[in-house]
Amino acid sequence: MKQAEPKSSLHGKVTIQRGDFTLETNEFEIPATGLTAIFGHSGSGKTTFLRCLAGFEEHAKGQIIFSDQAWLFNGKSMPIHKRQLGYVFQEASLFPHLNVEANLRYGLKRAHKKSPGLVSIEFGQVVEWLGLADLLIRNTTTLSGGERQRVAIGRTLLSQPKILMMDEPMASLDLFAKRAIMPYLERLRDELEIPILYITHSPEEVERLADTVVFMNKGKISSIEPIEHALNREDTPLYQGSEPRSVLSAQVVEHLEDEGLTRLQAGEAVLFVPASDNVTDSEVSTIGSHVRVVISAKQVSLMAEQPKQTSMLNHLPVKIEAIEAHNDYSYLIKLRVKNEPWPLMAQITKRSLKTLDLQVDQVWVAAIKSVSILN
Ligand SMILES: Nc1ncnc2c1ncn2[C@@H]1O[C@H](COP(=O)(O)OP(=O)(O)OP(=O)(O)O)[C@@H](O)[C@H]1O
Repeated sequence: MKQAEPKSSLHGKVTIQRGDFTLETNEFEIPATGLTAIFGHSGSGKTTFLRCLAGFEEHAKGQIIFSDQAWLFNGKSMPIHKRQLGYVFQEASLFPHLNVEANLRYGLKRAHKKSPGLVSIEFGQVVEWLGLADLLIRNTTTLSGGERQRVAIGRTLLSQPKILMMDEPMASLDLFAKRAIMPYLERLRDELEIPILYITHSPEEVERLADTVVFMNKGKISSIEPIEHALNREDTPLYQGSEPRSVLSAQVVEHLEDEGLTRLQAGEAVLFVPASDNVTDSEVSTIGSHVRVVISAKQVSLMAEQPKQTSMLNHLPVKIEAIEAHNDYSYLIKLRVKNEPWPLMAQITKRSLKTLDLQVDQVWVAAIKSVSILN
């Protein structure tokens, strides 16, 4: 009989009891590419789940398979050092007696010892991706929290893991340090060829970093979804209690310097955003780069036809896909721009719904008052 092809993913099923808390996942499958965020409230079991995956929990039961390696199978657990994973903790622990460069090279030395000739993540690359060139000769005790975390990530990467696991690496950083480290994490997501698992309870980090989201709730995995779906479904756990909005991917196409605008292309839709917010952000300023765009449902209104004269820059032909009550006075209208995979949400007053006689399948023009880039 033909053997089933090994799946290139991290998959399985895991259970563990810790005091009163039970982690019990159903069958899960996490893609072996891109960044997967593990999202859930405090106490939902994110850290316990990741620790089970890594092999830190010796009482974990079930099955964990990574690509073609059985990490946990038939009651046998593969030792952590054989799993070839990199784990970054909330607080970076660096060697205080070594400077930054020596800390980084420590990871590389270990990898060389284990499998000489199999180094695919190189010192120079890591230094560039994480912006460490100016820190190399610094003593680690003089580093800020964000710098320490960048060095810790770099050292972990240089140990040549096949998968990188990060448990809220920004948890102990203040808001400014978080903002400063974000572009480095985006760079890793884009440059690394290994999958990244990343715990967070911040919707902003999920928006900016994730390709896939694992939602956790009360010790269970409630779903695993591609980011576009997780961001746009109406009952997404990401924005419980916040304002409805649409999030979509777009490409930077042109900078209209005279007009202070940047033109973006989201599938067939063209969108203009003010350039002033973006000029310092290298990703946004690079033509061809991909950005995530957020449009608040309150910023979208409907017009019967393309306006001939308007100060609004963005208007797109749309079809009404669904109409549902949002609260006592307003409705949420789900709109579709041609065959784009993302819905555009508009929040319309009850009065407008009635006066415009809005119905499913009608074609309208969505006028968007403001569009912003998440990066
Ligand atoms: N060693 C332990 N003994 C008993 N209970 C534990 C132990 N470690 C964790 N727990 C409990 O397990 C539950 C899940 O904890 P876990 O750290 O996995 O959650 P989390 O989603 O990562 O939370 P946070 O976002 O706050 O880090 C919590 O109720 C916690 O109190």
